[in-house]
Amino acid sequence: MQRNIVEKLPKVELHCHLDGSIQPHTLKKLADAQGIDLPDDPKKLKKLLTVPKDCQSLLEYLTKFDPVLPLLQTESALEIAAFDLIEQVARENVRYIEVRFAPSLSTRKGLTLTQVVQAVLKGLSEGEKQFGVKSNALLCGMRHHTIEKNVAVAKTAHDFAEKGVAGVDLAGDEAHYPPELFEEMLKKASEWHIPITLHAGECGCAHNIRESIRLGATRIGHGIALENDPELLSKCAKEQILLELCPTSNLQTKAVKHPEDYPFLTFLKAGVPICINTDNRTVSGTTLTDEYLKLGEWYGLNYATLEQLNHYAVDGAFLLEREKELLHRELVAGYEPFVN
Ligand SMILES: O=c1[nH]cnc2c1ncn2[C@@H]1O[C@H](CO)[C@@H](O)[C@H]1O
Ligand SMILES: [Zn+2]
Repeated sequence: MQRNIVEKLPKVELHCHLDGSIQPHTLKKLADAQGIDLPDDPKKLKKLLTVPKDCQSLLEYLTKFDPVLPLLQTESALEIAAFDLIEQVARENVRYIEVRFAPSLSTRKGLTLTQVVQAVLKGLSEGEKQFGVKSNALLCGMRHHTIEKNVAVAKTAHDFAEKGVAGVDLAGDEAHYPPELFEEMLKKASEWHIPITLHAGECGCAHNIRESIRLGATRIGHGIALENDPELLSKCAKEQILLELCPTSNLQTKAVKHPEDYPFLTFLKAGVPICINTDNRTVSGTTLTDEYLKLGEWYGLNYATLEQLNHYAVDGAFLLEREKELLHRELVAGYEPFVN
């Protein structure tokens, strides 16, 4: 596969964190405007914001959000951040993206959850106007937050249903906060008919994937540990539970040790729908094009398989059927010259 072709192909991305995906120079501007210190030197800035090659764990990975969150405490900063992400993904012809973030991490200076969400949606919609990239937001509860806080996030998703928020998620430290702890929040989300995707199986535990599905998730973020549980693997194939894979991030957090151990082909052969994502463009130092090319290199992936993965993404997207139909058609037209 060739970079210039891969870059231009239409793409769908379902697992991308806003706070982990803002361009360093945009973060620097936000910092300057707010009188917050960030390095001037682009190399030093990148080092601060991107995980090192020898990152050992998810918890180490998550420390890279520490310098970002203080910058995302005003409506204008959130709007700029959301617009910045759409500007980036437009460059690689992402046609639809679900942008996730934790609104409760942007309330340090007094913004309400509603204000946070409104500001992000404004940036997304400006991005759509300018670059023609359709998007929806997903609201993340944080695993280390109280149940009340996370229920409030689900309630906010409910308030913004069909107004730009398409679903909820749980992010953060999976190993210490398994899905069972969030039963109350997820029950509420289900009662309110909010689509659910959950980070699970990023820390070696297939049980968390099983529990996440039991609690209402129709998609799983990462899901790497599914490879250790053949019975659950068949269940996911049968129920078409979409796995949102993020190869670079999975190697960085040590969810997978080596590219040759990546369960990509295992999932594909088992008939489990999978799609490819960046997770965090800045923290992981990647783009969707980079992720596709890596898979091409590791597994000899071709354009036809890329198209298939994008159709899977559309099938699992939190969209209306007629919106999905349009995206499927765009994919067929875009890949047509490169398949067969
Ligand atoms: O791969 C991941 N696994 C778990 N949590 C994550 C991952 N990437 C980002 N976040 C967490 O999600 C929050 C909201 O976007 C981020 O602040 C980060 O703490
Ligand atoms: Zn994630």
